[in-house]
Amino acid sequence: MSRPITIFDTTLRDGEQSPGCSMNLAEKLEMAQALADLRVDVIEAGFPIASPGDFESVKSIAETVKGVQVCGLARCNDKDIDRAGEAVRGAEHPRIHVFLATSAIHREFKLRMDKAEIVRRAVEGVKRARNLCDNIEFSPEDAARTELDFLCEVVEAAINAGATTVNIPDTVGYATPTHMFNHIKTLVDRVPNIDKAVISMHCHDDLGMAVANSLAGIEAGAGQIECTINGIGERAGNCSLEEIVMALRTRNDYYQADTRIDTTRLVPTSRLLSSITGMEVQRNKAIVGRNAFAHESGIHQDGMLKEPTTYEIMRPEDVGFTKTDLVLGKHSGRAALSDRLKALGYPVEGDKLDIVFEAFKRLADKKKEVYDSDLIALVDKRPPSERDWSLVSYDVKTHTDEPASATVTLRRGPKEKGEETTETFFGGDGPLDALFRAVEKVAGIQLEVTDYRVNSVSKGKDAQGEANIEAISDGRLYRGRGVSTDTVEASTKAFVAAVNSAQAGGGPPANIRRNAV
Ligand SMILES: CC(=O)SCCNC(=O)CCNC(=O)[C@H](O)C(C)(C)COP(=O)(O)OP(=O)(O)OC[C@H]1O[C@@H](n2cnc3c(N)ncnc32)[C@H](O)[C@@H]1OP(=O)(O)O
Ligand SMILES: CC(C)C(=O)C(=O)O
Repeated sequence: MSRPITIFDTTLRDGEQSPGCSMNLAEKLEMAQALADLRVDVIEAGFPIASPGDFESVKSIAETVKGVQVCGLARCNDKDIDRAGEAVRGAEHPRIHVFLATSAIHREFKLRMDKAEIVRRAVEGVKRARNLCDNIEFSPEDAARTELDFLCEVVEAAINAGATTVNIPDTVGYATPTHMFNHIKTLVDRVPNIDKAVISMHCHDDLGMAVANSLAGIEAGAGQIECTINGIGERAGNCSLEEIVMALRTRNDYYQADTRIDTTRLVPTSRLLSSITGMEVQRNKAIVGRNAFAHESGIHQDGMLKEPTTYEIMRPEDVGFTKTDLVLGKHSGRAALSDRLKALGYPVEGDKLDIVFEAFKRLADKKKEVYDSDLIALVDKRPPSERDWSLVSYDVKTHTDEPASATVTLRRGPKEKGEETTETFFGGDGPLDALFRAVEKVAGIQLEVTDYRVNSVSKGKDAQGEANIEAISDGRLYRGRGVSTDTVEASTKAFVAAVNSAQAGGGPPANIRRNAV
């Protein structure tokens, strides 16, 4: 018999605190729906008091994403709690998450409160939240560094005040598995009303132990795990959802605990997040990395051919990798394309299928073999809005020891109705600089590129290149992504996408990237 473990996904809150991972409203809604389809139990959609944009995203997710609990974060003060309550009110299953740090370091230097004040504020906060909603989570922030006697006192008081979940964060990723096991076991053994609440783990990965520490908490009796897709989050990140879920599923013999997650959606959800944030996972990342199921050496390949379980503890198809990667060619039709996309976790129909089909045919003319990764790159593209620019054509000239020049034609709006504009820029510092400057001339905007990366999205000499650009405009950070078999074209498309985001406005302040290049 497996004990059910609640998966509390905080990709849109703690994950978004990852430098370079801010998302706009449309992206958050898309991600929230993907998380609901993945069957997470709780989505922490944001920190409503942080900004009007955060409030709007939590509210929109609460109102539109169904079949899942939607949670908003609040500090222990009236304004934060009321704002969080207002944001999640429209949800099918709302939750408010109130936090207050309890460790000596945070009490003394950050909050400047003594122990009695902390307990009083925690109780008041939970009670206020409980008046707005029945489902209340309380987190003693930096619990892993909090004296155990005091932690027990706060947790008991929070449960008496109405907390239904008590989350035990290792805020700074300081704990080890034994440390975390002892913390949770102490709460289970010493807090008299602990059975009135679910104990939750929230582990950070500063020492690379977030997943191990979360598992140790489960062994000691925790019933909820807070985690994020691809392990994104503040600093080194949070417990990775795909890793903890597959650890519980694969080692069910040991933990006898499991989640509701549809594991076949792990890879598509991971890819969706990467495409939204521009932050790729490393190739050797457990579960979702491109090499996670690749067997290179002869002895391993021999074993795999004889019996896959010799070297594989999970089946790639169980986490959403497809068995056959080579799929379609230029003679394939809509039915095969739509069938393949559905198997990859992208049910595309109607007008959107027509758009993707047209792009697929264009790609199949250029590329002999169209892989799953090529298809995913095609559907990840968002359809242009009325005000968006798109690249129609470009011409670039470059010679050794001579400045480059480029001419671009962009169209504003949809293909049938949009107006085209052409501009030329002479004197670029290389072909891409010339192209980007020409795009700026057309769009009437200037961007400072702070990060630029190109990588291949599929296999072979004719693989598609994916370019990702981060750029600053007016003190705010914007991203753009472009895909093509030609890397110059992919880069220009990525720059045009960044221009579109910048013209839409509302990017995060550029200075939040403390380690920016
Ligand atoms: C561990 C975590 O991940 S917690 C979540 C962290 N996430 C974020 O901070 C992202 C969003 N944050 C923000 O947008 C801003 O920090 C805001 C809007 C929340 C607050 O902004 P400001 O009012 O300018 O405060 P600022 O960020 O400078 O400082 C935080 C204040 O909250 C207080 N505080 C921190 N945690 C808590 C808490 N749990 N309960 C009550 N007060 C708290 C601090 O002591 C400090 O108060 P002080 O100004 O009286 O010293
Ligand atoms: C708000 C809390 C749960 C948090 O993010 C942390 O302590 O890391």
